[in-house]
Amino acid sequence: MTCRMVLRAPRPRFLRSICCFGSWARQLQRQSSGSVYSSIHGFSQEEIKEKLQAFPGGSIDLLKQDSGIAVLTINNPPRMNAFSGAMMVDLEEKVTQLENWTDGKGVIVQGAAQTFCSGSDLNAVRAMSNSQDGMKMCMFMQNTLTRLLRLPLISVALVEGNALGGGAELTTACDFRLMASGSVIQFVHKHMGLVPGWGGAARLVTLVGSRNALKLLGGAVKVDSDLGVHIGLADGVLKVDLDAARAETGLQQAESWLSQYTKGPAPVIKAVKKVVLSGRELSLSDALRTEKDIFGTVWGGPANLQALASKSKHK
Ligand SMILES: CCC(=O)SCCNC(=O)CCNC(=O)[C@H](O)C(C)(C)COP(=O)(O)OP(=O)(O)OC[C@H]1O[C@@H](n2cnc3c(N)ncnc32)[C@H](O)[C@@H]1OP(=O)(O)O
Repeated sequence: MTCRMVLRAPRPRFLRSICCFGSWARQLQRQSSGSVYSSIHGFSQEEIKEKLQAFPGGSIDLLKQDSGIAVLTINNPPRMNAFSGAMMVDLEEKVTQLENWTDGKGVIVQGAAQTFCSGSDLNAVRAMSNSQDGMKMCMFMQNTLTRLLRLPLISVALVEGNALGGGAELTTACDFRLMASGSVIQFVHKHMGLVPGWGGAARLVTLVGSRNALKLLGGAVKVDSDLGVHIGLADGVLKVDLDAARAETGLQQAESWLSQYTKGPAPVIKAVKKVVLSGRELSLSDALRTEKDIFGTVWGGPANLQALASKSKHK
């Protein structure tokens, strides 16, 4: 009886807003750090991890630097940095470490030995060609790459050499792509009788629009740095300096490019990424409420108070 009366009574305004807050905060939490698939989708992360570990080779190396910029290296040069099963598991673990990196501001994803990544290891693909395992691998990689894109860090894919198949999909799980001249991003899936399954098609549409995405996937087009910049897939082209003594490596160039956007304290840079992420992923109303909430984490914070005290001018 009491319960019914409570349910019928109009909720005070502040309670209504707390309830709304709860629902959109949960939505953001699900969308900003959570995975796409969980047990409610019949997905067991541990089960597929065990299967993937049966395909060894290569590694994913993470270097966290004092600058707040980490370098994540796809490392399997004998197979042009193709993803073995163990590397897929390794990537998920490194993404977890990045999610928990309090002082982090940015991350560069690169391939070892001057090439990016040739997709999934075809030996593992052949051995896992039953459709159930293929689906589970696809869900696992969608989860990991979605979490990579949703990191509270500004991310850049440094593309040297080839980014093929799943490697092309990986580039779209970063906020930005920088391409070396001579490098290629190619969604070769059609030639393999496939479509992207690691979330690459959905992200590609967001990046270049559905018409360009249809051309790139339907034609398995080789996207070089010029085309990449033209259609908005690439955000910059790395310089080639023929004077080897003066030349900066691709990684050095990517670090200095990224550092334009990561200057300042980590909580502020993380907040910048989070407001953009909510604008990208949530409905306008939810994004606005989330923005207010994130604003509240920096308003009156150390960086804000210091800027106010120094009466900074923005000339
Ligand atoms: C998610 C869906 C997917 O990702 S499906 C996979 C899509 N990727 C591919 O089909 C890439 C196939 N590979 C290629 O086109 C060429 O190997 C590329 C990357 C262009 C490099 O050519 P090239 O410079 O001539 O080197 P290569 O062919 O001799 O390769 C060197 C060794 O690397 C290997 N490799 C290459 N890619 C993979 C791969 N995805 N899986 C497993 N192994 C791969 C090659 O087999 C070759 O090995 P080996 O020296 O012959 O033992």
